[in-house]
Amino acid sequence: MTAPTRDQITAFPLLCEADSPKALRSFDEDQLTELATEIREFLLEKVTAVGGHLGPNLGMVELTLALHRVFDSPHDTLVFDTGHQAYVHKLLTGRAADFDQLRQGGGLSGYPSQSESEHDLVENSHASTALAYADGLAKARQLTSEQERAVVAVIGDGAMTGGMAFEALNNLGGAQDRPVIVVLNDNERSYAPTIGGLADHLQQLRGESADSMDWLTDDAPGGVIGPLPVARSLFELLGFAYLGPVDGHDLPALEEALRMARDLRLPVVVHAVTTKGKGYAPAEQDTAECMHAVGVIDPATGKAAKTSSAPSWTSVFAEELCELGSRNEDLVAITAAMPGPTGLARFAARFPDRCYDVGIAEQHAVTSAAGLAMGGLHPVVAVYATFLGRAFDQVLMDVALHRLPVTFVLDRAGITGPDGPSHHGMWDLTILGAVPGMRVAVPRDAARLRDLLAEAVTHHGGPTALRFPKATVTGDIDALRHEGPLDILHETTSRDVLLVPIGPLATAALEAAQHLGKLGIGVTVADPRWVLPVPAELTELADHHRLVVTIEDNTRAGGAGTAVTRALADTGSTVPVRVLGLPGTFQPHGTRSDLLKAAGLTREGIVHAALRARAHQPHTTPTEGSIR
Ligand SMILES: Cc1ncc(C[n+]2csc(CCOP(=O)(O)OP(=O)(O)O)c2C)c(N)n1
Ligand SMILES: CC(=O)[C@@H](O)[C@H](O)COP(=O)(O)O
Ligand SMILES: [Mg+2]
Repeated sequence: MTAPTRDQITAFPLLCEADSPKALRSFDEDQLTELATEIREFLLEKVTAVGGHLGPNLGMVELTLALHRVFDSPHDTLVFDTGHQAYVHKLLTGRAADFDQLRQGGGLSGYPSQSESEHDLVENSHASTALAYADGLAKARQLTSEQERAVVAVIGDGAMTGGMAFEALNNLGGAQDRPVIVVLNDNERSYAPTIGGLADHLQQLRGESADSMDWLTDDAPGGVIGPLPVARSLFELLGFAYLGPVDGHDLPALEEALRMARDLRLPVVVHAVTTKGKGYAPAEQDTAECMHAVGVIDPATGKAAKTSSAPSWTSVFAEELCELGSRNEDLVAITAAMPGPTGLARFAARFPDRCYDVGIAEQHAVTSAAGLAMGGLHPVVAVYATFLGRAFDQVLMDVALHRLPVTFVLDRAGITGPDGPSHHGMWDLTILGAVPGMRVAVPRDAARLRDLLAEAVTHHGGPTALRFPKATVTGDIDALRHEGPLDILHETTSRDVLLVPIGPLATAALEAAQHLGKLGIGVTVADPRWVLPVPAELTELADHHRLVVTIEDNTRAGGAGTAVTRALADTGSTVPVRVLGLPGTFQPHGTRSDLLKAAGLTREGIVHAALRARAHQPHTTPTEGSIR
């Protein structure tokens, strides 16, 4: 990352000055008010230009200013939950000049990043973890006699609905000897408005006029100003002091509450009430998601700068699920706080009684789905592929062990791109391949998505799963013929190489087949559609070729290619298999196409791998030929 020069941000003079928490602490109230304005203008300019989490960060301006003025990062530790709302934190820790490269390959991460700053700790963008990290940190501070270093966990009201948050609250509450400061950023939303009992409780608490500090008393023990002695919140009942509700855009009030929280030396929850998208009307008025995550948009209107003519995989899924819902009354759907991004919002609008938002609670979503299936329904659990990992035990033991007809629809499967390592959905084929009775389909195009989804939701013998990427669909690729469940997409008389693309990588495989054909190499391209368990017809077909190359947008570690290799070996076949997939390492943020190219999951990569594998085979004349 080449550090852009400071003159790129001279339009924001105070932001230039506020390039460290120490510098920030010298600002007076007027400067801070002006700085907050500059930060919002800066976020609007930069995030609308490259895309990112605009709404969450516009809501975090004053709260982050207060955090860095009251606490001394990195001596004190600020742990951001989910991490998507840490842009202001990055601005105040010297990274403003890097925002032109936000979420670009080699540029600024959209989440905290230890390699970027000593002020950053948690890089995982999976929600509901901050309180657990804080619990561990507080225990470490206690054992290493560093308890003067405050541990502050910043968590959204959405993330607070996750099971891990409650597990941590149970450990933190009452832990007087290792106090953690929990700052709850309550903007009443995940993407959509938060749901359930906690949301209702927070609404009651917010009702106690967040714009005043009448929750303070001056006759607290020790005669100091402190929180009311009477429990008003769930948090107090769990052993926390509760300070709030505080107006999350009133900087002096926030600083007073955070200083009190710091000086209490008790487990404490500071309940800040904020507005998602604060200060930018198109975000504040975006009733669906408050511009939670935007692409490149026109800041003047909030409208997308460019739209694609081709539909996204998500929209194809959303439309087909509605069709299937009208034909299958047993079909119900579950989302973990992401009705919009997963495409379920359309199903919910059509069948409001058959779609459930359970909050950011994938584990609960899966076992609740098991309950729905035990009740005679066929649930579709729609989550991003990466978040399924959170619910692996529930998939294995609550669904598969009982052979329940639950269908998992995994969006953002494979390389997602700008969200980086904890968002690439690159482990689902690996974990699902280990689940007894699980059937996994990977559609190559929109037509196959529709067909396979219909097959999945009418399969009642056990769990099924479909996965597709964060992308627009390409044109449909019809089969030349079928061989049992296999779609044969390309074949020649000589069977030198069998290419087995998983899902949308069929396009690159067909391009590679054309190129290899020009080099005189006979290629078959077979799409298994249902990739796990490996169909017997695939191993049979493979055994009639001299080389098999599998191609998947999943980690090579235990994915579909490994399953094919094992299935072939189990038949006694000695046909060599070359498994192409993502490396067994965390992949950085960048564009999906760049990252797939780097992993060799392109025409060129497939041709190169096939030629290299053939070159090592006996009785094969090495084939010359450049990859044009
Ligand atoms: C385990 C998990 N599930 C889903 C998501 C997707 N996700 C990212 S942010 C978000 C909403 C977060 O709401 P909240 O914590 O209230 O933060 P806000 O954006 O409102 O500031 C969701 C569901 C995630 N990051 N992790
Ligand atoms: C922080 C988080 O997990 C989500 O906001 C995610 O960044 C959204 O990803 P998409 O933009 O692919 O929907
Ligand atoms: Mg929220």
